[in-house]
Amino acid sequence: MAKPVSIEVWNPNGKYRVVSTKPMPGTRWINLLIEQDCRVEICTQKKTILSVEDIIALIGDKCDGVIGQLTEDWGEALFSALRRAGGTAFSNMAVGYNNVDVKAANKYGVAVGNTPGVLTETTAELAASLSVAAARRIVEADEFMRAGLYDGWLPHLFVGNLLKGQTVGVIGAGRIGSAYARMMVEGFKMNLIYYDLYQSTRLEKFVTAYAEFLKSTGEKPVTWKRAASMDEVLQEADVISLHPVLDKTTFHLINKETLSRMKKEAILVNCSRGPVIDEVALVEHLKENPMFRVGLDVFEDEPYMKPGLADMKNAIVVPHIASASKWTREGMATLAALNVLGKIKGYPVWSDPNRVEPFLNENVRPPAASPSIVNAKVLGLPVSKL
Ligand SMILES: NC(=O)C1=CN([C@@H]2O[C@H](COP(=O)(O)OP(=O)(O)OC[C@H]3O[C@@H](n4cnc5c(N)ncnc54)[C@H](O)[C@@H]3O)[C@@H](O)[C@H]2O)C=CC1
Ligand SMILES: O=C(O)C(=O)CO
Repeated sequence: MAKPVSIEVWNPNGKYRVVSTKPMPGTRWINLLIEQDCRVEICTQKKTILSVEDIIALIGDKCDGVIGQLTEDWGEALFSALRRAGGTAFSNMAVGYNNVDVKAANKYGVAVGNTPGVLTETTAELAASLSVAAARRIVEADEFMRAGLYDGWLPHLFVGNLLKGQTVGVIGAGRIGSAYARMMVEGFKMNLIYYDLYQSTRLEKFVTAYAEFLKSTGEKPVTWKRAASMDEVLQEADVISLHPVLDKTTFHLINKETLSRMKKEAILVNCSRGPVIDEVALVEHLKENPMFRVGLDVFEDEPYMKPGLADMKNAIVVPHIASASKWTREGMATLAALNVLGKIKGYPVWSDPNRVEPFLNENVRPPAASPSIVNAKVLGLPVSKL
């Protein structure tokens, strides 16, 4: 970033200097910081992805905490710079934190926050939208219409798949994966098969109860199964949605070999992280299997797509917007700001990062705690009793 860096400053006389590498939605997050004696500096530079050097310039000589974005590379260089500037708090404005080297943060005693919970339903809704859009070929049909090609109803025009009675497969049935599964099971009466390292008892109970309800009304009940291996999901499901974290175990989970085990007419949706799919292998698979469809919100080399992907009619691509609802994005900004504020003020860490609603109620003061600090244990931070 060529200096001078363009910055918007709020509460210039505040005691603590908090930097946000991007303008974030809403104003509540700014007000909450100002009320607690923070000077808030927001980088307004017209450059979408800031480099490490850009952020080092933003941190400067004195900085108590930084709110950053998932596009930034938070590792040794940034955490050491933050520590040199006296900072001990960082929060991603995201639930995923694969862009953060938590070990480096630990080394410099910097707390790392994330924003779980507030984006669960929003992200699941986009995954559900991509599933339906792919099944019913909505984007292809829209393009056809706008191109002036529609000249009357035809029995074969844009025939797609009926979801009802088919099987939805979820890989990574955590917060978002479970919310997506519930939407597809209840909304479309799909059967569920899921794979996760842990059992999702709540999800299983939900599907069981819904099946009982359907039975009581004389309808065919839905079913659920926890798969013993990912392969079972790949082989049995008609729609597969990916929701694991990105780490070494999930990098290229979907590759040439695993793609070949899926049904030829399956739908694959990815709203997790791009590198969970080997995108080059995916493009080849889409070319060879025109009835196979994908809905992608994330890409291996964001913001770029691998060659050929944009030309595939059987791919729907959107620019990482799964959490993009107003309520969610404002909530993410609030949680990220409160993570940083909590560490600066010496507040304890909230005991359950899955229960963040008390921080999001605009009509009451948020609890005096950091909503979600992923390295709280390693840093020995106190846990809130609330
Ligand atoms: N596209 C977007 O805008 C968004 C993407 N995300 C991504 O979604 C991810 C999941 O978010 P949450 O559901 O809140 O997290 P979560 O932690 O509740 O769920 C992740 C699940 O993945 C499972 N998992 C981990 N390794 C696995 C493996 N090898 N195989 C199968 N399952 C595995 C975990 O056991 C856990 O249940 C985030 O880490 C983030 O990368 C999240 C929000 C928005
Ligand atoms: O929160 C995340 O992990 C995202 O990808 C953006 O919402």
